[in-house]
Amino acid sequence: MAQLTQGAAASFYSFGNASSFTNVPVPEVAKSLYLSALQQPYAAVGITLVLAVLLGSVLGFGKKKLPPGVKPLPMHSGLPPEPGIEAAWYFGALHKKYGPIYAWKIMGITHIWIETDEVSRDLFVKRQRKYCDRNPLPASVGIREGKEVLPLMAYSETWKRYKNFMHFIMKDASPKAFYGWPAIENKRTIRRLLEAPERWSEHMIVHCSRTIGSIAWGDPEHGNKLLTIVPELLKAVSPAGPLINKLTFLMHLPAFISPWKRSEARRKQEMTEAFYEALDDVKERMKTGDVQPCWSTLWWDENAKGVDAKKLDYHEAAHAIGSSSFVAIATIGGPLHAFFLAMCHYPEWLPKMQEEIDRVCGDRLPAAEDIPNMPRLRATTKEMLRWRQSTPLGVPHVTLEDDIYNGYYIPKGAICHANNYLISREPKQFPKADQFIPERWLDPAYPTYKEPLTEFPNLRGDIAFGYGNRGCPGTDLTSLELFTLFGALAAVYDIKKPEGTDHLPWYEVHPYVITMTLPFPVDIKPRSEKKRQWILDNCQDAGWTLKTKDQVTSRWDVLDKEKDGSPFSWQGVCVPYVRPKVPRVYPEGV
Ligand code: HEM
Repeated sequence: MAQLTQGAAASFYSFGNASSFTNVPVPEVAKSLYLSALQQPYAAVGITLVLAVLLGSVLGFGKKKLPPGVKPLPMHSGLPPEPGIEAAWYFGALHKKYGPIYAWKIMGITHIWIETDEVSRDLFVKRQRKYCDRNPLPASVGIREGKEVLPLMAYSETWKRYKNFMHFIMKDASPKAFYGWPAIENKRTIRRLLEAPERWSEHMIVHCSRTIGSIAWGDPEHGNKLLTIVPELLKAVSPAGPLINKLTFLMHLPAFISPWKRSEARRKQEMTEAFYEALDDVKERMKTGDVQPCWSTLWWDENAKGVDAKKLDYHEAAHAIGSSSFVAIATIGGPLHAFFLAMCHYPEWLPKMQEEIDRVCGDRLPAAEDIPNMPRLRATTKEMLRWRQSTPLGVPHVTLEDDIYNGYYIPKGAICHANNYLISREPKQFPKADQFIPERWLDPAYPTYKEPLTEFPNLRGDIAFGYGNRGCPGTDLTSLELFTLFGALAAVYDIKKPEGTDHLPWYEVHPYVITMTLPFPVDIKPRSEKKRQWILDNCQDAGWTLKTKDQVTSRWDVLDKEKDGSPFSWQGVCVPYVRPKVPRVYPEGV
């Protein structure tokens, strides 16, 4: 995720017993696929080889003898749990039995689970050169070796050049408040909320896509391309996605009988066309002088300073910009959705934010220059990322060579997961970790308090963004986008649980690897008649993105009503929360 980067977290299911997943009659599916595939000679040879390798690894052929004094990690054996946040809870609970680091070997692949920030830093930061590869993804076969998706790329010279380019364009944009685009989109978003408050979840997603579309290509309409591409990719890299993510041996089927390979090829083609079109459009607008500042101009501009920009060819630049942009929707969408949940559960916090906003900003919306003067607003963003992580399982780091840590053997090729959910709840660091308490960053009574409050809290080095050389380059953008949009929302709206509601969701997120609170009914009203008028006077252009059927002119236009006429759910990613008939029981500490 980002964390489509997180997508890689999917991989820990990859070698599991699929029967542990609901609605999947695995043995029958597997048997019939195997039998029909056997009628194809190449497939028969391929599948037989794969099964032989799997059998060998299950029976333990090729086990390595450890050097003297080196011991194997505590080893868990068991089937994969449900995907999504449940997996973070399941693997998290096992640390009580095994300690801060343990292994789980399934079908020949070693997964390593890490419980603490300290161990994560020891491995992913201090030994980052050994721990910086990514793993293959069954439904997105080839994505690791490809040149298209930066967050999921193998460690390579190409990855290094892409990452340098990413740092270069971020460094240009960050001091310029991302060319002013978040501020423009904040106004449009609060106007849309005034007109259709019940569609708040859609407004948050659309906000993220328009903002990053503008930053990347100087036009919010390009965000539509990302809205179209992301859901399919997010599902493809999630265990809860296509069947092949559970029956991973199917990734060895040849393309002509693999529906997944065909659909991956189509998805890749569509993504490439989107990124080429957007980059070409910037070039055309540059010719006529009709272009706003954005990342793409940095690459096209012959005179732009920063040699790194020129190290990428056209295909590479299109994908470095595109694939770094699409992660900004689901990841930032996570804390934006959690904001509405927190305001309903903790109604005492909003007036405190509003007091600070009124005092510092008066009648205008919070802006980048207010950051040092608004610790409560910064604490809100910091705590939101901790309370409901966008990527609860982080993004796996794969080892490039064998290693020994505290006397334990860690093999080359192990898929290492820092459990971000758990790390964000380390009891000594975060008392009452299950609660949303922004004061923990502002009150010296809490261990997380740090001075000066003009600087702390901030998101630099926050564990939400991962570790080491694979760490997220999107921290500054996330920080500015959340600070200013949370600020804009609190400046003009009262946001609370609807009158008469006796139930709210607590930890309900969709099952994909970048998680997001499911939308639920929220009462959103202007704080006063004066505020309502202020929105009408100052936020006139709502910039609606979704189109009705007769407005559609491009293949990227996103329909206001999805195919079956139902409201926007972002292709099933933002499906509304439904109250369960039997109250849900959460594990301890959730
Ligand atoms: C709430 C917001 C975000 C969160 C929680 C987040 C989290 C993460 C995490 C956990 C990783 C993996 C780090 C690791 O492997 O240790 C990552 C990688 C990445 N993120 Fe973010 N991210 C966010 C926003 C963004 C934004 C706004 C962008 C760009 C516009 C971005 C671009 C990337 C890229 C390109 C990578 C891949 C880095 C690599 O593989 O070397 N992220 N992010």
